[in-house]
Amino acid sequence: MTIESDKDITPVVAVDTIENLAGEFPGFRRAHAKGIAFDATFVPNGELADYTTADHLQTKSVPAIVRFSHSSPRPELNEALMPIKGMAVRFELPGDKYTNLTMANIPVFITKTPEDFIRLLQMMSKESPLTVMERLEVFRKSPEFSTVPDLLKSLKPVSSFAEETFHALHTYYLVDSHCDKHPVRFRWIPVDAIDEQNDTSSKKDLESEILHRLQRGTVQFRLVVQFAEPGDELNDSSVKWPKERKLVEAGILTINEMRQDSAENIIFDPTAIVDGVECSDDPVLLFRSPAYLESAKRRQAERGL
Ligand code: HEM
Repeated sequence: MTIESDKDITPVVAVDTIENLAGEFPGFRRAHAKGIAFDATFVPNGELADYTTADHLQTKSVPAIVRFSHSSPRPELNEALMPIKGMAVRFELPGDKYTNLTMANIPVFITKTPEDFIRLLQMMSKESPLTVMERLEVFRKSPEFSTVPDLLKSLKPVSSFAEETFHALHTYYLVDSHCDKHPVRFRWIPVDAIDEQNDTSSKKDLESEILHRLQRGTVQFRLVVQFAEPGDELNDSSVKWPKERKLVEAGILTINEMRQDSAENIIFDPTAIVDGVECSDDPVLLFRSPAYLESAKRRQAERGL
């Protein structure tokens, strides 16, 4: 299956493409199928209060739901072969409101547009007529896939969800009380990441590893916000901003109890925002929302929900 034109690549086609590539696993998310969820608490430190009116970025602590995941669409997987991991966080706000940050442990996204990403998946499908050498040649020659080789090279085995830095990748705008907008990118940085007593070789998977860690101590992440400067790319999450950009720590997330429901019914749509935050026009960000809804529609119907 190869689709030439951007307009043919809809969120439904995106989910079909993933199923075609990885197989169908009824009832599971079409990506990041395997994961573990926790209740959590986010304590903002007020450092962003001048930049945004958003409730969860003031000074009052808010409950949160966190789901760590492996990026594969296959619920049974060899974790070591899949070093891209996810961390999805829902901040639960007064009045049944919520907002999500749905991040991965990669510093940039693979492509600039969702259409290129789906074409890349199609190229990797067993139905693709291209040989391995021809695929490598396409990567080498196509500017739209120029990020891929470096990204693949940068991937390292993951020994704990609690030791990874996760990036939202897309730009969001913080909106202050004067309605001025500040373009930023969010990331979670682990607190006290390296646990020297932790013998990961004896844990069979990252889920047991994080549960074991929680029995012995705390697992926390700092929410860190990077501010753009004029000229920085705001709608292309395949491009990093210079590391000199201002970073502000916005608060600490503490992981609490494991959730028995595994957050199965939750859709961590990254465009779910609240007053004080706006989405950028990054086409990947905007495409994710209907793609996640399509995946959720399928998995919820299969679960009889
Ligand atoms: C065009 C690009 C993308 C497509 C088509 C896509 C597709 C999907 C789909 C279909 C799901 C399952 C949703 C559900 O059933 O609830 C999912 C989950 C997820 N994606 Fe993406 N995704 C894209 C980009 C990204 C990016 C850029 C990130 C990280 C910044 C990301 C991180 C995640 C995470 C962490 C989950 C699991 C969320 C959870 O725990 O429920 N994805 N993605």
